[in-house]
Amino acid sequence: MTRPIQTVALVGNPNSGKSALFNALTGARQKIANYPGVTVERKSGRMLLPDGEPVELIDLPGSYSLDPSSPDEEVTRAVITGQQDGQRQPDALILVLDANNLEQHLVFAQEIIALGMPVVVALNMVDLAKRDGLVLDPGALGNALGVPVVETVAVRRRGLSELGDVLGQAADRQNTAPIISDNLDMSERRISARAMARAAILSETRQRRLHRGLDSVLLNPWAGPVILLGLLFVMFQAVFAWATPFADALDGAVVALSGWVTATFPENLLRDAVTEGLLAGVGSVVVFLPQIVILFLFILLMEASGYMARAAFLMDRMMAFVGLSGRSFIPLLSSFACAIPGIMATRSISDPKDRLTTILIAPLMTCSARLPVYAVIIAAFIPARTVGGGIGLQGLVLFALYLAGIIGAMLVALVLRRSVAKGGASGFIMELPRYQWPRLGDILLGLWQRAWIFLRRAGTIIFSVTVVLWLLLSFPQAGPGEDQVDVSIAGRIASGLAVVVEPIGFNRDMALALIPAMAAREVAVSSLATTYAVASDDEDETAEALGDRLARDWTLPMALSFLAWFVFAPQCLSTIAVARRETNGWKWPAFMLAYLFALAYLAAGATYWIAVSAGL
Ligand SMILES: Nc1nc2c(ncn2[C@@H]2O[C@H](COP(=O)(O)OP(=O)(O)OP(=O)(O)O)[C@@H](O)[C@H]2O)c(=O)[nH]1
Ligand SMILES: [Mg+2]
Repeated sequence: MTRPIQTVALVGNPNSGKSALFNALTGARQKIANYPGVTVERKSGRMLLPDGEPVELIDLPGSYSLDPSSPDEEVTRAVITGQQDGQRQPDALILVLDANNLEQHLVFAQEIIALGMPVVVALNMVDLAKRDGLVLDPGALGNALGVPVVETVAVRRRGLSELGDVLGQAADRQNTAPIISDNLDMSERRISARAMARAAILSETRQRRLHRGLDSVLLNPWAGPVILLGLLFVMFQAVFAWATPFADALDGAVVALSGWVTATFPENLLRDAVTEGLLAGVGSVVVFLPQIVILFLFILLMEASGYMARAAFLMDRMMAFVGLSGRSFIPLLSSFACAIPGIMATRSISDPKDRLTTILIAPLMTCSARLPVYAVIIAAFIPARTVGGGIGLQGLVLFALYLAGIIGAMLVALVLRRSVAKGGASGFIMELPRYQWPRLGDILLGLWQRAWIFLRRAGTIIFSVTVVLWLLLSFPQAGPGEDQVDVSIAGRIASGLAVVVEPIGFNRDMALALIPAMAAREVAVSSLATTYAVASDDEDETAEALGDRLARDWTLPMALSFLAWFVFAPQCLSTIAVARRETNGWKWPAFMLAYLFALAYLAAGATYWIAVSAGL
């Protein structure tokens, strides 16, 4: 017994063109846009079959599977299975597939066809496929799926009458069993989707093949993460290997300038302010410009080429493991430049607990302001030699420091998601952008912007904090036989603080660097440089490069402990202020400060004592 078709629903992955087809078939004006998730509720309209019979057509939100992970997917499932209150189950389905993403869309398609309802496939966007040199065989696809396949171009109203024809005949197939089995699991469906897509694709251009091949390697669950890790590894090697000649040259220039100022101008307070505050202090930070530029060169290249979105895709699983969604990836990634834009970017996370967790761990991502601190200590204490066949030891240590921050963040997230921000992971699927060659102009512009941000910070906040510190270090002036730093205001404050940080291996000079570093991370470097310049007895020592001075005065365990501190210690005050604004109160920023200080203290202490007992 066949009954006439009265209700038909449009189903398919997001962004496949369902609403565009709905509009074309019914004359409605549903919103369509080129991103997934435009339609979020059921909409119905009237269309006419070729024999003049009217049917009700339902436009549904896009879905990736019948196992819904969001409220809009829930709607789709309820309508298709006839569980929606007061609504009939549709008699037939129009399954809309994007011809350009066949393999991806065939996964959900199999689930729909296996339901056993009459299905007609609209192979949509064939215009774009043709433009990109993709030749498809709708007949082969129809055979593989066991349902009729019609090529359509929804936005040009092409293929609509053929679609109407096969829909009119769909009633005859109401009782035929589907040829697709309904007891496949997700990965089995993926495998057969790939086989079906291969069989339906007659030819494609070299470029499309190349891009697909790239994805199958870069997104491979085993090879993908290894390649990502390798890429990051190369990046940190380059930060040292490529930057060293430039950094040395800048360093030499600052030392020469300082020598010239000392030789040219009479000894007075202003000259000291210039040599000890401006040149030794701010200069010690500016020399890290090459490192910053190289770091961002890599980041910009990964973003522009389309790789960064794939990295997010790879990270999704790891994020899910600690109870975060892949949506946190972009905010966390932005935090590598600076936690402030990172915390602001969490606004795109809908789940409040998810968002809170992301805000709380954002400061553990190594912001670019910490790079000068890491770099100065590494350059002074880690020999510039290679280990294990050509791997630069300095780059390796830098890589480890970044990794320590990431692992720390994941562990903290794991704890938070089980305690104060309880909740489960939510699903995340994102459309991957196409690969492309980065444009040189864009990259240069991006580098210039990052360099300018860095230099502006050096000229404003780092400069002012260093000058204030220099004043506090220079007054009151020491009498004969007294040490200038000992008698200075800053020195006295630092001596008080040193009692607290002595157990983790810090000396007074290191303690002194911690307070101004709360204004901006880089100030840790400039304040050390200024402290040593003020403390030095003669002019040669004032102009001495900071690294040489550190290597002379600190032990290796002290240096490692200092590094560990900066991996975990709370970031600058502006970060705390932004966290307050975004969480509407002091409660969470206070929590953030407390847990980060505790973590930093423990990590630095553990590092120090392990290093000491290992005899380093
Ligand atoms: N070139 C071309 N573009 C199309 C075609 N069909 C749809 N589009 C475009 O594809 C985009 C997505 O179309 P929608 O109709 O919003 O897709 P949807 O399946 O309803 O998406 P969701 O509501 O998010 O599930 C829009 O920008 C359309 O203009 C087509 O056949 N050819
Ligand atoms: Mg839609």
